[in-house]
Amino acid sequence: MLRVRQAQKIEGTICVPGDKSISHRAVMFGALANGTTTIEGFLPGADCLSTISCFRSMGIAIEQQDDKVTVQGKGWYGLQEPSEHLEVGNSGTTIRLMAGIMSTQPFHVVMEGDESIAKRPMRRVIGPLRQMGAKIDGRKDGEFTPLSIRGGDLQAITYQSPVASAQVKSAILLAGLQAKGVTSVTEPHLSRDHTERMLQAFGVQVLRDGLTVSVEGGQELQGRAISVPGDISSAAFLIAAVMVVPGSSLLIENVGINPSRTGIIDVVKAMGGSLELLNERIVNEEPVADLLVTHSELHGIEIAGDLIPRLIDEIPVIAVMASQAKGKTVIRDAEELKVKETDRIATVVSQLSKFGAKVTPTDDGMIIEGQTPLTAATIDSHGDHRIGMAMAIAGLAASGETVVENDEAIDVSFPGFGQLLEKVSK
Ligand SMILES: O=C(O)C1=C[C@@H](OP(=O)(O)O)[C@@H](O)[C@H](O)C1
Ligand SMILES: C=C(OP(=O)(O)O)C(=O)O
Repeated sequence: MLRVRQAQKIEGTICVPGDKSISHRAVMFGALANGTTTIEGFLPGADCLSTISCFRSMGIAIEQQDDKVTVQGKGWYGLQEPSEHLEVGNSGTTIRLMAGIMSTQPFHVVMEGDESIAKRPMRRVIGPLRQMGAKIDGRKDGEFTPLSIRGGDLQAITYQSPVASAQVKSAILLAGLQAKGVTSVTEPHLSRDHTERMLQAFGVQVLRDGLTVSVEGGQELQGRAISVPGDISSAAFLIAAVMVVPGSSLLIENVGINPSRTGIIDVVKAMGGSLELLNERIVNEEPVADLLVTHSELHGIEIAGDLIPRLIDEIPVIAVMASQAKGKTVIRDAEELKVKETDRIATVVSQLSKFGAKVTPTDDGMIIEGQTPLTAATIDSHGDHRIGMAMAIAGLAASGETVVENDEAIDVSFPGFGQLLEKVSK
């Protein structure tokens, strides 16, 4: 159980753990590349450890010590048929990106995960991969896990994705790397583009034309050194902590500021928050900076459209900030929240309301009334890391002691969250 007391002030200079999206991709691409890949700044969270364990089951030697990883890649076809099911735990990124990779392999695998994964939609990736020629099945005609995949002999496709999802886009592009012809994916809004950037870092040619990305089949990856920046989605909890506790300030060093992920920075600034980017630089095709965040009085705004995929995982903690801002915040076009680790519209509403916040669910988002005094509560993460952390941040602004039950879920993306929060809380 995580206990959080109302904070007088949040202060310090900190780093957050490595980016989850980039860490997954570094292991996957390293396993498929020719030669050794070394990773520093890797996120040793449960989700990325699931990715490592899946590739170890297919005969790839991977050493991992905290945030340092070495992957001995054996080339795209160096993977062996696993003798057991591949366990993805709680990780949507692992199962969906690997569905694309497994579709290229001339063997059979079964992939499954925890209770939450069993409820998440898979046809969004299985559909296009079947069109390319992979044989894939799962419960309810491939909508749910376990997924059974027999790959090989793929044809390129031109795919118009109905959702802005980096997991869908990445699965198709990865399969496309071993399909005959040029595979392209067009999405309705730009989703995070770490796959495109990192494939280029591994020597692959990737073409972008507006919202369309294409790769030609038959390209090989070359192992390399990857340095993973801090995860902006994890930094978001600390940014919100500063904004809900008057008199606070934090310097958060070495955070990834890829424009497809910086919706949280745009929203904090639009709400009137003070957030400065210092020491901007590029590391392995990814922009990085230090963030200087200073408490400011916030006001409510509307969050919708193109902005949504750029901050989708941050919406639970944005709702917490909005409950303390002046006026109303309206979040629209965010129906994707319903198919994350939990239905995040429902869990934000049920858990944040326990503090006395006024949050109303809508079909595609929520409406949050601002300047609501919060009272400590006992909340349940429902096994969702982002809900557990968002509610801990609400606890910093609530009178009394908040208890977060099922807090072990936080290890999925932010090991050490509780200790870090204690360190910066005065
Ligand atoms: O590709 C990725 O690394 C991710 C993509 C997003 O999911 P969708 O592709 O389902 O939007 C995001 O919510 C998830 O945390 C990580
Ligand atoms: C949705 C998330 O991750 P995934 O889809 O990889 O489970 C998340 O980290 O908030």
